[in-house]
Amino acid sequence: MSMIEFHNVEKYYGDFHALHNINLTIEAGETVVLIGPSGSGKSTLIRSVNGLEQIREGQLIVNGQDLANPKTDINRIRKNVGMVFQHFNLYANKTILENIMLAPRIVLHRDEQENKKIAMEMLDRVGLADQAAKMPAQLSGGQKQRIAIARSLAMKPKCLLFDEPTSALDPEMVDDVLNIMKTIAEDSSMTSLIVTHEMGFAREVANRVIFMADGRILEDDSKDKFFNGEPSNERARQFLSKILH
Ligand SMILES: Nc1ncnc2c1ncn2[C@@H]1O[C@H](COP(=O)(O)OP(=O)(O)OP(=O)(O)O)[C@@H](O)[C@H]1O
Repeated sequence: MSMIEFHNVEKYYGDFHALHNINLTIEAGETVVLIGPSGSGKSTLIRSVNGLEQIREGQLIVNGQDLANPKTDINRIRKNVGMVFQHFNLYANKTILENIMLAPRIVLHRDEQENKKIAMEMLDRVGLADQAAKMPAQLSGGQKQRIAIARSLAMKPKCLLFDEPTSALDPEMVDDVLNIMKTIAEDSSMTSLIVTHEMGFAREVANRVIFMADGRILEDDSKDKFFNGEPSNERARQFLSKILH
């Protein structure tokens, strides 16, 4: 079973046609980077995968369930599909450890001792185990984003969605977050779908690169074909020549 399948998906915001006939299959373990100009529909596409945007035309099958079907239980999907946003949304009045333990406790009813153990493992994985007792306000933006990643990982998802996770960070914080994302991408049991403007990262880490413009997928290539070969689509070639200079 594929992790994510879009079949002829259309998305409208009122009269505005945001996604046009999206067909896309992502297998478990893949790391797929989504790029394209501003307003091309990247966020809309990625947010639809965990039901933050509703799809009512076509089929969108995530972890075996069709999100275009209103009867599908979105909470079951979200247990397996985590999301990391541009803004980290940590609870300001809870410690870092509590922030990470909250969702597994409430959603998964994970045993408290086990929950703490896993939370500490995830904090260790993002290099911030020594910050467990601190409050979010005591951390830098880059550290907060690493905590947000640890929080998503603590749910032990099959798939992680990243929507421009580094674009709100000070430049000197970006690499730390990208390095964590790289270790996640290397984990073959995890599927990652990443919207980013960090082309160096895409070039190094992606299995596949998808280029979107005007709500359409115009190119879906292996990383090597996209960056080293010639994308077949003219707009993708233009985009590439702009960003690589
Ligand atoms: N809630 C909404 N209501 C109406 N239009 C929307 C809504 N969200 C997005 N759009 C429009 O849909 C189009 C695609 O937006 P989206 O945020 O998916 O693009 P994007 O490729 O992620 O852009 P960026 O790189 O700037 O984040 C844009 O024209 C945007 O204005």
